Amino acid sequence: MAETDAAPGTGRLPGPREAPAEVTAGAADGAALTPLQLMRRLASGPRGLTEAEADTRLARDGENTVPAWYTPTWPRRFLRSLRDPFTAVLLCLGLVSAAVASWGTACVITVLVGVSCVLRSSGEAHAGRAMAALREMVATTATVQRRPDDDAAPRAREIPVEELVVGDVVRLGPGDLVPADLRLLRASGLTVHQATLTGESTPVAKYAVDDPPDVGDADPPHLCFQGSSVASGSGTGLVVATGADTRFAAAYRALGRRRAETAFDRSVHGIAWTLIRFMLLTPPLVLMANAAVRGRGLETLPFAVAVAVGLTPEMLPVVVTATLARGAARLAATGGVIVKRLPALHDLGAMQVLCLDKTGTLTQDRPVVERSVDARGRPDPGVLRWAAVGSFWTLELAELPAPDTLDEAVLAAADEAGADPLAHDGVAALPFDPVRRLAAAVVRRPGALGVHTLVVKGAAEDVLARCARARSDGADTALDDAERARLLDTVARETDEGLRLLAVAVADRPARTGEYRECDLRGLTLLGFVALRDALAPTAADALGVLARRGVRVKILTGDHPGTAARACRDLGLDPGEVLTAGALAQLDGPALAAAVDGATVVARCAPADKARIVAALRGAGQVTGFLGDGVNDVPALHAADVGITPRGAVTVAREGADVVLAEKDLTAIGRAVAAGRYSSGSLAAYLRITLSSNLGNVLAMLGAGLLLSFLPMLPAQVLVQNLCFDAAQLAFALDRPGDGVLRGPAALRPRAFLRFITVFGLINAAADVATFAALAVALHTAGAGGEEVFHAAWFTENLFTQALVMLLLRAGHLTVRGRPGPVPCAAAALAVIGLLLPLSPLGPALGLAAPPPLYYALLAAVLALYGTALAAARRRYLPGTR
Ligand SMILES: Nc1ncnc2c1ncn2[C@@H]1O[C@H](COP(=O)(O)OP(=O)(O)OP(=O)(O)O)[C@@H](O)[C@H]1O
Repeated sequence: MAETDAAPGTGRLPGPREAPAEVTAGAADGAALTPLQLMRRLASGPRGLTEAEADTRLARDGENTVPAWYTPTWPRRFLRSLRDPFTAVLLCLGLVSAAVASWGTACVITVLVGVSCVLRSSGEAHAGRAMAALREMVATTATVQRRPDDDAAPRAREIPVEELVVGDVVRLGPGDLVPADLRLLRASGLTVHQATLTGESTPVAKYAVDDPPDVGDADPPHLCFQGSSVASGSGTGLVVATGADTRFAAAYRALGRRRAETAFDRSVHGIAWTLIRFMLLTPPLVLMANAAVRGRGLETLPFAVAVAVGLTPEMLPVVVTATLARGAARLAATGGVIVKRLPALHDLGAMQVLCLDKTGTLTQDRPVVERSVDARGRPDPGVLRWAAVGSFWTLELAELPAPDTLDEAVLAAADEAGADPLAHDGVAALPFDPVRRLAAAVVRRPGALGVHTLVVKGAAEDVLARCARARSDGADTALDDAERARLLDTVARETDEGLRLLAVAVADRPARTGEYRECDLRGLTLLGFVALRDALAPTAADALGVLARRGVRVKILTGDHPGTAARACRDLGLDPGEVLTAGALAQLDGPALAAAVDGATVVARCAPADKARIVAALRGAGQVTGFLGDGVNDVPALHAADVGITPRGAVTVAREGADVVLAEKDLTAIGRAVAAGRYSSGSLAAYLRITLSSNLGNVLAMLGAGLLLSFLPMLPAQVLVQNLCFDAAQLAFALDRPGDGVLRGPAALRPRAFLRFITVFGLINAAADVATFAALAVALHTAGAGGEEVFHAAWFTENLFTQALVMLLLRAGHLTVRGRPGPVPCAAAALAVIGLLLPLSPLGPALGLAAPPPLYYALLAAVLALYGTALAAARRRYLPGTR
């Protein structure tokens, strides 16, 4: 039998050993086959592939790379940097210059564009490599069933998702990412989120079928697609497409992946777009003003273009990428925090509200059973025994890749008490689901022929709502509303002690062969409660203290009982205030929901969608919101937040969806991450403040001088060379570290506040320029010298000096690093030296510059002293306490 070769690197379904070469298919092509036909076609079986066969297929088909991980090639990266809006505007200005045959301006603009694109794409390549290395530390794995050789029994083991091949048998559990396109062979209560593919926000049920229904290409229930994630239940599936052949890859290629706008987009992009509008307006304004006042025509165009270029912070993308990449690398090395998406570092610094789940974040998620009691509150080991039967068979029949900690705790306690869940036979299971908040197993009791017993355990409210009776001392009594309320009060009292309570109920049903569903879980008999204690995380209290000092408000959004959550808060020194429940907020949305949770610290009994709704409402109300969680129930909220944070041990889908991964499950790492974010944002803010205010000042002065003088205040080439010097100096901000003042509060870069700031400082800068003109007039008059070249040189020198002063005075923090001058003071000094020497050097005449008289330098020193004093005063008013 000849084996069909698939195209290398595609991961397409290989043809069947006995099938002709053209029988290759993606997930949908095999959808109409029965599982057996499909397995035969894929030369696989229910026991999975052998390791050797899997290696052969991997070498032939290539890796199963998820589209989001593709690294762009150099040319693609370069082209992408050309698409940057600043670059696009510069290119347009270059074209305009070329059209009016202003070749000098066009050449300088081309150099500017080339340099910024090379710097940006190499910066991105560097950041991309660093990010890939960081991502590797949190590599995504899949549980695959393979055999060492043909005769050996299959073994389940974790492998990197990239190593999956067509024909592999994969196990899925809650929180797993579907690692490739799969055909389900078995499933138990399986539901998947496939919003990335279909946009549907609620989980969709998936199950195995022998005879596939004819649903066309829509959404076959027996296929799970890469990019979706398991919301609840478990399953086993056969890989039918990997890598570029998955449906996700096709959708990704067609649409690209768009994420909701985050705080970074709102601030940095907001500022960038405002500037671009200014830049586009500048040339026509200059032309019109010169035509109206001086009667000049199109000959002013190169000057107008140069003024617009002068306003452009071309290095913005380069400085942003380099600053964030440096901050992220340092945070990974020293803070144990991996930033997977660079802008998330800015968002960490800007975070105003951090929403947390409770279990595993404030607590250790190592619950221990403290007692088990009957419905009357009397000790009853029988309740624990039934809970253990439920836990054992749910885990066993659902083939969950990772057991639940509550189930493990119940099994450990029952084992210690000598209970044996294996005395019962398991029939079916409905695994735990954070929306239902309960789990169920169906078992056969020893000696009870023709009877199936349903064992249900879960949150007290949800189990009690399904109970018709309560058992005490072997006798069943009807459960009315008053008794239910009494039981819930008892539960609330127990949770006040910090305990987590699981209600346990059973029901006998006539044995049947059909599937069990959620609707079967009614008319149960409550047996009692198992109380568990989950110790607090040792570092949580300190970490919450640090966050409070840094001005980050913390909110707990938990699936747990309000009492347990409130007690945990109190024990950690956090005032829980009025504890809300998600049920009470169900009718609220948007601003009303944000207002309701604004004053609260705890919202309990949250389903996954509630957590996401609350996070989205806070964001919608203008709060930069982070979310930290590690469970399946946290995934929608991780996506909804400006910055999603998860510990490294979190379920796969949480780790994959998060922007920031904590190497250890330690809340103190958040404090370090927030600090790193604020240092990076501080550097960016300083860069923007300085660049934009001096650019604006120069442009205003140039416009005014252009109208007052009979000649151009600066030649286009001079404007551009000066701009090149500024750009090079400003790269120093990527290496800078601002002072600790930035740690005091959230550091969002708000476009409006920025524009106000740069207008004030731009005007001060323009005033310094006007003072320089006056000084120059005095100097020239005294020296009896004159000429355009001298004017240009004098202004060139002044501009570089004022820029150097602004860099020193509008930046926060120490000027030295370990006793040596920091990068920004060095760059400022270099600017001053160039400003002083270039007009005097042989390059001066080539650029149309001639040395000003010595008196000018003395007067310039006085202007600079006044300028420095004005800057320092304005700084005290607009940047209080930043030193
Ligand atoms: N394996 C399980 N079997 C039965 N019931 C469970 C199981 N795990 C959790 N529960 C119940 O469901 C409730 C909600 O669980 P969920 O996992 O949504 O949140 P949580 O772990 O309590 O809190 P957090 O949202 O802070 O992580 C729990 O308080 C518990 O009562």
